[in-house]
Amino acid sequence: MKVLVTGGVRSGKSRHAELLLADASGVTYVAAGPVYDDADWAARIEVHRARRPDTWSTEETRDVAGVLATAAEPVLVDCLGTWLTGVIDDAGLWEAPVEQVEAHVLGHLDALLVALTGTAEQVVLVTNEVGLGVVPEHRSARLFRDLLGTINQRVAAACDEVHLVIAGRVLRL
Ligand SMILES: Nc1nc2c(ncn2[C@@H]2O[C@H](COP(=O)(O)OP(=O)(O)OP(=O)(O)O)[C@@H](O)[C@H]2O)c(=O)[nH]1
Repeated sequence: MKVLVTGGVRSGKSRHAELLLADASGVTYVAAGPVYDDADWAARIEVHRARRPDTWSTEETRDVAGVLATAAEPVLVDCLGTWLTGVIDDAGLWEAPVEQVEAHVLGHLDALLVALTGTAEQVVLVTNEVGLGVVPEHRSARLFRDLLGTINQRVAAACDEVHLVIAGRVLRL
């Protein structure tokens, strides 16, 4: 079973994703985003780490495709939004032409989708629901939300279920 969990900031989506795998004896938790050198971010991460069972292992990596390709237990990917940020950061592409960024990101997405459809393991992926407000002033924000929308549609198409979390409530789409 493959599930995409989407929702806004602090909607409870990560917690819901974790609960979906609560019965698994071991889980590989993939923290796919950049590591920021700031105290607030460190405190957020610590909350997540403290609530994960001891039987879960953590992989801080952008290589979600690689983890899925070799997975021998259920995998939780948290989250595709920070993964996208990291993929663009790593390639230094925030100022590049849109077509170039898109081609780069979609190449990484294709690899992720091949691995996702290829694994027999249970996979839960967390993403962010963005873009419900006004068009952002900054180019990077517009780029991010456009690309994340595309990523969400494609990953959703490769999943068995999509769950939208709002205010801690779960809507199965
Ligand atoms: N590097 C790293 N990141 C982690 C780890 N555990 C969790 N994270 C990241 O923490 C982020 C989630 O942070 P939160 O601020 O709680 O998310 P939120 O959107 O406010 O809240 P929810 O809706 O509950 O998910 C995700 O991007 C995770 O990848 C870890 O062990 N290492």
